[in-house]
Amino acid sequence: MSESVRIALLGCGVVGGAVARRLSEAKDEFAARVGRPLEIVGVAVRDTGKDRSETGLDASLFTTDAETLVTEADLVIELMGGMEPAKSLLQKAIESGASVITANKALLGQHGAELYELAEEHGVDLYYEAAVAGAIPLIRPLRVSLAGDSVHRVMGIVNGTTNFILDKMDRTGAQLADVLAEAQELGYAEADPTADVEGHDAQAKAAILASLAFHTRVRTCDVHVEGIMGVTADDIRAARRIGCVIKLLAIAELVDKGGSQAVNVRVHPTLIDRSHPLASVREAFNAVFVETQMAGELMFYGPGAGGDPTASAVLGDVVQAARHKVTGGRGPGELSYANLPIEPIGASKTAYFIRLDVEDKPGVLANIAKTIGEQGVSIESMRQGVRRSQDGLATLHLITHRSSEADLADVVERLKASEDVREVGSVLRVEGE
Ligand SMILES: NC(=O)C1=CN([C@@H]2O[C@H](COP(=O)(O)OP(=O)(O)OC[C@H]3O[C@@H](n4cnc5c(N)ncnc54)[C@H](O)[C@@H]3O)[C@@H](O)[C@H]2O)C=CC1
Ligand SMILES: N[C@@H](CC=O)C(=O)O
Ligand code: NA
Repeated sequence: MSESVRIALLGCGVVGGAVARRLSEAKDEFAARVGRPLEIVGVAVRDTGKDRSETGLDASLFTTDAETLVTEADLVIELMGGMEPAKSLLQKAIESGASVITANKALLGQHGAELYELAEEHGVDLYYEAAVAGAIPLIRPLRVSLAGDSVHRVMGIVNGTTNFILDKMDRTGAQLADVLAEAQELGYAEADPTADVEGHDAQAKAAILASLAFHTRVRTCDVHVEGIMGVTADDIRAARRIGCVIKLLAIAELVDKGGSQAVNVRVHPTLIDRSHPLASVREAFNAVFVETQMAGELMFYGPGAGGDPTASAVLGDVVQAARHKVTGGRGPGELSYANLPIEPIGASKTAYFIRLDVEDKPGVLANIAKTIGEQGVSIESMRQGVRRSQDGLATLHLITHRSSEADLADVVERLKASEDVREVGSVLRVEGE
């Protein structure tokens, strides 16, 4: 290998720009930490004519020829996002002997196993700390620090954009669409922000976390997902009235199936009590609880999105992979030996919050309780919200005990068919009760 560690950067947007800037600003520190200088040999962009002087890099380094660039580097950092050409470029880089660093959870959630296999075959590193929970060290703790323990649950907020939106809606009563524009301006959202609000970004992250936690290949399509598009200002107000807040949670847990184990993994808007530590996670911050057999409960908290925070995680991986290039050694490969089945969502059990508009007349509460009870679902609490004398309706807020998704779906159908019920306003899962 040459005197320096040669680095190719693919993409120079929010995160790529921050990585480029830091690599050029802190050259001496990186050289001291790695033992050799880190040299950017090229940055693949779509348009070389754009002014990128703020990165501190010479304009001659920018190229549209990513294909050639990835064959000329010891380390390739992929920050373009999307499936293609990101996947082919990473494959080509690995086949050329480069270690690769990516923040691309969408790609990893779908094709992580293929990339791991190729990296193994070519003896190079595949690092992706920035792909889940931005700056927060979470991948490395799961891959390395907790390698002697057994994880049984991972639960948390892993999408900054939706947390920013839900938090703003909760604090100001704003509409989802208005707050989304702000999250985009701040550089939190994906290039296509529907990936955030429809939960697909968190879905891919949940797949990555579940794979690492349970040594099982979990792909994005294995993760049940519900986004926040259906969460209304009314839902947020109703949650507030009962002392709760709505968060988009990613939950991956081991479940006992009568002697054998399965993985349950899902992403959905969730009601949590305001006293729960996740309730106080504001703006684009992320927080993840990891529950293990020996360490007990660990909480990881910090900035989950944004240029500089995400670049911090990318650069941690860059230094680690560069050290391996200089002194030898490799990071951990994929471990999927447990190969557990994925539990279908219909079997997963949670408590539910149901908001209903009902006829405001005697006997209705008893009828509703009976309708729900007949389905084998029991009620934890039921309280009347607003009574509206003008249309003879009252709003009811119900919380059920844990029940299966399938039973709850039947309850909702029966409530909709009941002559006492005018509308089933919202049905949200409840955690941390
Ligand atoms: N923005 C954030 O807070 C975080 C982003 N990520 C991930 O980091 C990656 C990059 O995200 P951002 O920097 O936010 O996106 P971005 O959209 O700001 O930057 C991507 C850049 O790559 C360029 N690009 C796309 N395709 C290209 C191609 N074929 N050739 C050359 N350049 C190409 C685009 O022109 C753009 O400048 C994505 O995978 C994203 O999911 C991960 C964690 C946090
Ligand atoms: N769009 C993502 C960026 C980080 O992964 C988010 O909002 O969390
Ligand atoms: Na991280």
